[in-house]
Amino acid sequence: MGSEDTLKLPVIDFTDLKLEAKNPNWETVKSQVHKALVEYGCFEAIFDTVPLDLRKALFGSLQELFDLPLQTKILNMSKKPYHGYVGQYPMIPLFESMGIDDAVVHEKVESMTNIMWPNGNPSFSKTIQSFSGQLSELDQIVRKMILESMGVEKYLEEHMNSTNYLLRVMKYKAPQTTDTKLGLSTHSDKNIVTILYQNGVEGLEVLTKDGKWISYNPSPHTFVVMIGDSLHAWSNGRLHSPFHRVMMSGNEARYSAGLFSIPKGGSIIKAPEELVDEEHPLLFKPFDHVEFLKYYYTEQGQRDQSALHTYCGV
Ligand SMILES: O=C(O)CCC(=O)C(=O)O
Ligand SMILES: [Fe+2]
Repeated sequence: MGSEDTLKLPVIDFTDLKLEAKNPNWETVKSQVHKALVEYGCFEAIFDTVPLDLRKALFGSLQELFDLPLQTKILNMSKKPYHGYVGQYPMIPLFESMGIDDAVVHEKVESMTNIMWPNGNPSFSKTIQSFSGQLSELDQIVRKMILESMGVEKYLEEHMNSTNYLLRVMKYKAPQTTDTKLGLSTHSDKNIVTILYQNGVEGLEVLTKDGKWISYNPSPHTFVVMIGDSLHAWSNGRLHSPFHRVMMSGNEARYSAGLFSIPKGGSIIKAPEELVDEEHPLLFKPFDHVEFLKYYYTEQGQRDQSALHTYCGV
């Protein structure tokens, strides 16, 4: 399973697409999205609604955040596993990450900011909240297209209302070597949809269904959109949730941010009946996302090839 430089993720252009306004390109883009997610579970999105100066400001804010002393950063805590500060792991020593729950909600971002900077940091909270808010439109466009293309748009409101947004921000230290070092181990995301954005340092790799690694070549103009295990289960296996990892080399730190749409605590992931029939038998028993996450972070869950299959596979 070597890296294949010639392989590329599909690129899909969302320019001028809005959630509410009709656009003649909607149907074309929708079929591109569906095809990419069935085949790769992932694509690159050109989405210029998020202005370039806000994208640049994001990396300034991330640097400021990760430059804080460790004793401050570990104050970023959450009741949910993997929502707060993560770092200093011997297996992935380059990696550090923090989370902002409900990153589109002003008070939530403010309260996280005030824990990091007790005297406040208005430009940090403004950047985080605007970035998350503007990017959440892409999440909603993609999810609307997904439900429409599977013919289950009648569940759209329920589906949207059952999730909230976590912004996770990541720093990968430069390994200062020419050979490649593991930044983040191979995994599939456990949520609904993830949208990643990163500075110019490459490292993200996505595994194809036939076992080839695709290296994502970062661009300030594109976001990476990826399906998580919960949407894989909800779509009764129609949409792929790809394994991916981060490999680091060179002398520059990599900063990235992921907007994760996540099922709310207590909400049950269950494939709609329209997606289950003789040809497509139910693949996963209905499950509570938070309980699944708790299982995933047990020793056994971490060892599983697919925690989703072990936890609730039929
Ligand atoms: O940093 C990245 O590009 C990927 C991060 C990631 O896969 C994750 O946080 O789940
Ligand atoms: Fe991931």
